[in-house]
Amino acid sequence: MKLGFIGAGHMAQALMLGFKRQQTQSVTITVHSTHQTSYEPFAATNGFQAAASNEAVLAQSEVVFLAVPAAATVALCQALAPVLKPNTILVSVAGGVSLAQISHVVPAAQVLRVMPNVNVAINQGMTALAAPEVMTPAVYQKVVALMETLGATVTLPEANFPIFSAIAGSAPAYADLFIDALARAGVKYGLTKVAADQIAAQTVRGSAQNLLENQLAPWLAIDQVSSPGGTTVAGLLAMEQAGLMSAVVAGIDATIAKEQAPS
Ligand SMILES: NC(=O)C1=CN([C@@H]2O[C@H](COP(=O)(O)OP(=O)(O)OC[C@H]3O[C@@H](n4cnc5c(N)ncnc54)[C@H](OP(=O)(O)O)[C@@H]3O)[C@@H](O)[C@H]2O)C=CC1
Ligand SMILES: O=C(O)[C@@H]1CCC=N1
Repeated sequence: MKLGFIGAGHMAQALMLGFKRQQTQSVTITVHSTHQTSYEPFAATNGFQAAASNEAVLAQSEVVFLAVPAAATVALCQALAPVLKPNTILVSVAGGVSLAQISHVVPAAQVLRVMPNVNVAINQGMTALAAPEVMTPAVYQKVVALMETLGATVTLPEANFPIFSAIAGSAPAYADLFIDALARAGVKYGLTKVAADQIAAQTVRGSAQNLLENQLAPWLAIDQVSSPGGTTVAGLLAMEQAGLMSAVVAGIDATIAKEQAPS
């Protein structure tokens, strides 16, 4: 499948690297962004095609990912409208930009909205998809199958995108913050940062895999670690006293509020 990317920033690069890494579908990739220095070396290093313009990406692709800043997405679609082919599928990754806002400026286009996270780069992503009711199931399934090559997917109503964006789109940063906090505690007690980062990351990876493989609720797994009268429950209670769960929920509240009222 011929994939195009408009934008070559963090999200676009994660998607492109994920598509290169997966081995389920045969894809070619064409990319363009504002600055040649952003997209050309990246394309050359990875065997992708660098296009001279956004319009050239459109001309060469069946599925085009719009991976520019959210605030620039509608203006980009407006600029592309005159050169859009009716069979091109546009896939917007922009947080907080609705299908209605995009369809308003490209009414004839086939547009989907997806919310991936950066873990798509290693085919361990979590991606939500939404499509307008008018989209044919065949077109929708084509994009679902494409995104499934990059990890897990879920179809959600657009109304749920802000919460999904917070607990999946942004959450790699929040999970990394927790890993960093564990590692810094390790450094406090004398481990090197390199060793502590590795130990904390592997521990969190194992915990996530345990929940997923055994379909365990986190609280059940917590109970399995907490020996009666032991060290873990002492740590858990101290974390709760310091407000860990409330702090996480406050962070998610702020994430959603920012998406719904961008400055
Ligand atoms: N980062 C993430 O984890 C996630 C991001 N998203 C969404 O992805 C989108 C991009 O975010 P992110 O990658 O973090 O941002 P970046 O700032 O890293 O990347 C933005 C990219 O857009 C390019 N760009 C800006 N305007 C244009 C234009 N008019 N035409 C072509 N290219 C343009 C920039 O070009 P250049 O580099 O040449 O300056 C840059 O490559 C946002 O809409 C965001 O909501 C969604 C889910 C997760
Ligand atoms: O920080 C952001 O706005 C984007 C959306 C989800 C993850 N990154």
